[in-house]
Amino acid sequence: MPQQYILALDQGTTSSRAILFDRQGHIVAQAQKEFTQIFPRPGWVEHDPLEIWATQAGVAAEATVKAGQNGRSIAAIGITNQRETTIVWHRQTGRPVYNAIVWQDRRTAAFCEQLRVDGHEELIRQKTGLVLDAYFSASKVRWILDNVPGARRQAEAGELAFGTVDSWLIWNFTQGGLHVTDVTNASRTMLLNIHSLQWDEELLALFDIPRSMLPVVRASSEVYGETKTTVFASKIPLAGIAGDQQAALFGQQCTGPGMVKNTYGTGCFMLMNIGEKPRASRHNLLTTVAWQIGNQTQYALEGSIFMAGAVVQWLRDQLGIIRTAAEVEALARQVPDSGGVCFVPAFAGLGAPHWNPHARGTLFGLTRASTAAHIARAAVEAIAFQTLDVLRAMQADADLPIRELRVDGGAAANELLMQFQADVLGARVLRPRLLETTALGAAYLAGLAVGYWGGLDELRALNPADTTFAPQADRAVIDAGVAQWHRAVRAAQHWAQDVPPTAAPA
Ligand SMILES: Nc1ncnc2c1ncn2[C@@H]1O[C@H](COP(=O)(O)OP(=O)(O)O)[C@@H](O)[C@H]1O
Ligand SMILES: O=P(O)(O)OC[C@H](O)CO
Repeated sequence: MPQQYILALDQGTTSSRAILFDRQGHIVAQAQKEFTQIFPRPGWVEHDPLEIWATQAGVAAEATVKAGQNGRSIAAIGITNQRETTIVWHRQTGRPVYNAIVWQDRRTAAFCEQLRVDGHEELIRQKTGLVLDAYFSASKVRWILDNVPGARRQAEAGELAFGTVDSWLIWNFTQGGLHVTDVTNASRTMLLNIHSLQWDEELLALFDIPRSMLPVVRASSEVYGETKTTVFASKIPLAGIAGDQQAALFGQQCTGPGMVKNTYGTGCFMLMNIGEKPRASRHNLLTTVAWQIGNQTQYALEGSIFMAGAVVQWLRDQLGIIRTAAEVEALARQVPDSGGVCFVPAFAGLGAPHWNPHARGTLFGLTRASTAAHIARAAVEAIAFQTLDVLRAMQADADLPIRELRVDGGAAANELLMQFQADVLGARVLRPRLLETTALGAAYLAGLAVGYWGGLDELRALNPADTTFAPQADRAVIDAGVAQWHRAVRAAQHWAQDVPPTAAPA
């Protein structure tokens, strides 16, 4: 049977997905399964690694069967995943020593704060491109070694393995447990030197993590190994790995410096390709590895917004003013503007570029004339305003105007949001036919490695923009709205703690 398809596995924070793509980049079949979110204490978030593996293997098989295919018709598998989430397991048994500690988990915040007080922030930023924050893997690995009985002794004896979710999946997919990761995932651990692309001895010493636990760092597009025959009867090359936001950047084909994508999901993640040099941000963005293909490495600046589509979920689940996320658009369109209502959705503090953990969600400008429609409109506008703040930081870092933003993710389906986004940015917003660019990016990386696709020129033609939103609103009106937004952001930062607004990392 000819190998007609590439299978992309997208292991996300709330669900495991598998999508089978054909040579035209069309979806042939897909399957998705949610898994358990474990909240042992306030601020702690865990996943069961075995459930991650079981759901991911399950949807891989399901998507293939739905297409009426089997493993023999799959040319390669590409893996993309929630980043930073930390798993430690026994090399001998393959059993995790503890649950996966998820990127959202804040249990190591005090430890990170202590590192800052002790003056390690600048070194970490220079070497890793990251802000000193509990978001990344290093402090989570250390927590496991310090808190799981026997773990440190076993780690020092070389008996334990650490990996982000990509490593965990590949270990389980391969006979004898291949222990690898790719540069994009490694760049989110806070242990990789993004200049040399090697694990950094000084950082390993700082976090007290034995080097023997770490996976081998590989490129994002190469054949790492092949699947054992428990999931598919035939062996399939595992040929692409990238963290989900980097995969979306590649899926959007932002392959040249200055090209930017924003993914509108639960949060928003905006990444800009900055070329082959890891330039540091001067405006509180992260510098991260975009991908490595062959010997060529590209880097990106990243701004993370914590609450985007999640605001719409809040309107649905907590306020009950809409029944589905999609209904927010019709509700918001009932009014021509927000009627002076301004919504800062800092439910979990503010991410880039403010990095203020103390800020809280705030609604300003309510009058007796305010309706659910005004609040819905202000919520949609808040997603666009937050994106503007990150984009301005990127423009300032890059020293060039951004005229085009490529968009994807569930909330990019909202036409009102996309038009308002173009108006606020004063830039064109390009939306591709297929919004599943994360999985598509993983498929591209795997397909390139096995020669399924010939090169970037071929990929560029596969998922073109099919909707362009151009700025059309009166700039003076938009500028007044932006000024009001910034007043509201300052006030939201004062609310929970009466301290000056901070630009310090959370
Ligand atoms: N039409 C819409 N308008 C605004 N937000 C939406 C719309 N449709 C979905 N969303 C939001 O998008 C998010 C889902 O997008 P998705 O890309 O699947 O996110 P994730 O991968 O983070 O789970 C949800 O938070 C949902 O509230
Ligand atoms: O799983 P997602 O889509 O919420 O993405 C999570 C990010 O990779 C976290 O850095």
